Amino acid sequence: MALRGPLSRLLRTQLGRTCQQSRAQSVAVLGAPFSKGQKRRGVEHGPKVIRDAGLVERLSSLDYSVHDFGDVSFHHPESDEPYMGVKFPRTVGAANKKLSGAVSRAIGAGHTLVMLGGDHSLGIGSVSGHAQQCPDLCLIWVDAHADLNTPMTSPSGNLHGQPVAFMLKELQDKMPEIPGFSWMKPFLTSRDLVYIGLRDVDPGEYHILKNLGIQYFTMRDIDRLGIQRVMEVTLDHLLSRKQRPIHLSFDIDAFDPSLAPATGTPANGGLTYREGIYVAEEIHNTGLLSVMDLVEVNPLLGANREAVDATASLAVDVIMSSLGQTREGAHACIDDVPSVKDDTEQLCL
Ligand SMILES: NC(=[NH2+])NCCC[C@H](N)C(=O)O
Ligand SMILES: [Mn+2]
Ligand SMILES: [Mn+2]
Repeated sequence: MALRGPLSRLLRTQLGRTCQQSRAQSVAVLGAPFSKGQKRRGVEHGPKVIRDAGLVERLSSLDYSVHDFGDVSFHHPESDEPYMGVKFPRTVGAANKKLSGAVSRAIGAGHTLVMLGGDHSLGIGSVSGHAQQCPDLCLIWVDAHADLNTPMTSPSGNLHGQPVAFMLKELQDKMPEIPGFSWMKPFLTSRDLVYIGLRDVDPGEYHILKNLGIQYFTMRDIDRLGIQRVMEVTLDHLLSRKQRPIHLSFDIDAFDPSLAPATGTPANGGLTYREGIYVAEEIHNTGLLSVMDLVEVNPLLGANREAVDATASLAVDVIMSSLGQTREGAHACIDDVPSVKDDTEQLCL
């Protein structure tokens, strides 16, 4: 069991930074308005509704210098026939190639990056761009789904259900060459990945999870162990051998649909608000968060305005907690509490 608490945090932040040196004070926001990894239109408006929910203002209140890099602009090839059942392979491949370059540049420039999706196929570009700069990164995938299908196991052909399969070295011989993806090679080892929140896993995915011995926590595991223990095991698994940058890929459908209704593939029995926020807080407390994705917010799928607003503001809350907002306050420092005397003096003026 690794050290926990303030001392280990100090050691991690002071000694363990490889890719993190100057990053702490500067956060970059990058929108990725993209939806071709799945079939429901509207998820391309995710970046807009998350920004409209006040993301940049709230990040600035945490004392970061915030750089909003705007949205990546994606070009859609005219014809893009399915390949081995995989839908829009060239479109998704090209979008991820572009995103990968943008993520790599932002990390190279020393920012902590928040990537706003878009659907979860964007994980391919985001994590691979991060890995170009930080080859020793580890990945925490918070999601109702494992997104681990290969083109051959996918029940839907949607690439948002497959991004992790493109990343894993161990699956190289199970992955056909998909048009649009020749720019990338798998770069992640299965022991550098942990899933949290799973509850809708396809048979092929389950086989891969077991076969590769991937560390994962289903909602049942969270019920059994509690979220505190889940985070302790997660961070031990990823960080006890060496401290390295964390990539957090957060699919809003990890939350219960009652909290995050505006999403394309909701699954009942998800994270509570407090569990999701706790996950984010614990990741922040490592001092190692380097990139986070917030994906699958689809404003066209909320039943009404309130449902969309609730989903977007939950997304902002998760990002804020991942970047240091605490539930005990104290992120903005004040020197002293104004005294009654000062107040009266002011009143007298
Ligand atoms: N990123 C997501 N919401 N993924 C949902 C994936 C659903 C299903 N497992 C599939 O492969 O199609
Ligand atoms: Mn997902
Ligand atoms: Mn999902």
